[in-house]
Amino acid sequence: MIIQGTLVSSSGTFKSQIRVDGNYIVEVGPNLGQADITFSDDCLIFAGMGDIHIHARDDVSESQTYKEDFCTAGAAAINGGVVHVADMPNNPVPPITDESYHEKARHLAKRNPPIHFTLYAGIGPGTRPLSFAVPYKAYMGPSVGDLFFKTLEQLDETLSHYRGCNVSFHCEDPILLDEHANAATHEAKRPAECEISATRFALQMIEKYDLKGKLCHYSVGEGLPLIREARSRGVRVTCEVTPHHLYFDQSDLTDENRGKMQMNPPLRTISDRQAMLAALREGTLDYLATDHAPHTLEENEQGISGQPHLDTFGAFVTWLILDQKFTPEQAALFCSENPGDFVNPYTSPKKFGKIEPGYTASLTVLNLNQPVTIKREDLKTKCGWSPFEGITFPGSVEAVFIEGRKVR
Ligand SMILES: O=C1C[C@@H](C(=O)O)NC(=O)N1
Repeated sequence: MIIQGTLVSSSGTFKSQIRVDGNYIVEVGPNLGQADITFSDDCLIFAGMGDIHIHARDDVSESQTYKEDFCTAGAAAINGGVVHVADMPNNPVPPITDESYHEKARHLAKRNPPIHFTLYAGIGPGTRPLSFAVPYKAYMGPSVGDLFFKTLEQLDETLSHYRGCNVSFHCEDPILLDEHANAATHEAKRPAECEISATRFALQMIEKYDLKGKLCHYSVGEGLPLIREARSRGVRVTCEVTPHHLYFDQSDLTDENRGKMQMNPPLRTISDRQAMLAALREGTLDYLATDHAPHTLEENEQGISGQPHLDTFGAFVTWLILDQKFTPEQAALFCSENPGDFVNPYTSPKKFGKIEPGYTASLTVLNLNQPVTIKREDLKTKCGWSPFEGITFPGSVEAVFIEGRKVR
């Protein structure tokens, strides 16, 4: 099969063709032959986009599958133009911290092709690395689920066993969270200082144990200089940012939408939001990662934290490009290439993130001239709502290919 159109990578945008054989890209160039599928000039062809922070909530206990499962998360991902995801370990009961649960979850995730699921393993008090390579996740303080540390000393001791591993951090300091527990609002209960203090500690841990570190859902401007400084000294740290911390801030909160707008870490100030947009543009933030956290709307209204975002991933990227003036090349970096680099050590023989021979033939095609208004009936997530309902994005997902097959 030959696909033709405007191809985007971090190094440039050019008209070209892609030859696909089976599951893989075998050739890329301008004159490969008669195209089987041609995309118009309104469309941009990206290497398949990846969301490396989601909560699919599927496990053998099935205790959370009324909110989402691997199958509905996969359908929502395809709907949003996402071809691979990395799933968090905190929600299954028990959390996925050992080999047998990780293997069982991998087995469940495989029943639902074609989306590729990379599964994190959790780090909790007293856990140890698995015998096979996985990315790890450490919750510094309580969020949703029972996997977290009550003190940072306990985290330090546990991490001493994970030297050299790939560890992602949920950065909220448990002691400071405790100190603010009686504050009036969700935002005041989890203030910026919790994240800043946790950032300092995570960076120390990454350096001390030579981790390949990642800071999840970054949201505070004041923490960014700490990250830049650590990187300038060669500390191996990358960072995620969510659609909600780029699009919403505390000025969007009303009495009516509080439940829908609750997540950990919470919405911050306008200046934090602007700092996140600037940091994504200049590369301090490396991944658009949604923290897709589906709960029923009733649960959100009763105070549980998290927003679903997979269905709207691609449309949101068109907002970044067209309204926020990100270049398509920047989007290719934080939606395709960097997420690919993150998961590729765990996905062999599949390889994500680039439109090059040898890579998996998974592609995300965005139409920059086809606005979309987000409507509940178009969503595939089982929780059935989106914080973007009623909002019109300037472009939409035109097509999705997964391993050589057009799936949307
Ligand atoms: O860290 C998290 C976890 C997530 C969930 O629902 O599991 N919800 C959130 O808002 N933040």
